[in-house]
Amino acid sequence: MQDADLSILNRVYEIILDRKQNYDESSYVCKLLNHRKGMNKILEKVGEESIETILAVRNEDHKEIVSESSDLIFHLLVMLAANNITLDEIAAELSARHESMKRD
Ligand SMILES: N=c1c2ncn([C@@H]3O[C@H](COP(=O)(O)OP(=O)(O)OP(=O)(O)O)[C@@H](O)[C@H]3O)c2ncn1[C@@H]1O[C@H](COP(=O)(O)O)[C@@H](O)[C@H]1O
Repeated sequence: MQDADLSILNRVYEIILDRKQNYDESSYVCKLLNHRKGMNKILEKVGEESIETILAVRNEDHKEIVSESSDLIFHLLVMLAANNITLDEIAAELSARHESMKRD
């Protein structure tokens, strides 16, 4: 496996944006973005993956926590892209909070 770092978040987000523009029948992201339930389907998945993450933590199952957290973050990326919210906006918000809350 190639070295993994957080730039994967940007790479996956870019693919999701591409899926918004170019429909592909075999794409899971396209299925979510074009689901008959609309945004509700994406929100359902975010809720479901949140609960599965909580259960994995409750069960103290390290592997499951990593897996379910990844599902949750992926579906959050889909939710953000579907609402035209960029990762730069999230980074700016976290950065501003960090600046205003730091103590040293
Ligand atoms: N990271 C992911 C990723 N993580 C999870 N999943 C899919 O998320 C789905 C939901 O997981 P579940 O366990 O809830 O499966 P399910 O019971 O079939 O869910 P339902 O949709 O039926 O509710 C599964 O089908 C997984 O394959 C993902 N699908 C795509 N990606 C990324 O998105 C990119 C684009 O994907 P495609 O649009 O499919 O090409 C990929 O290259 C990946 O980088």
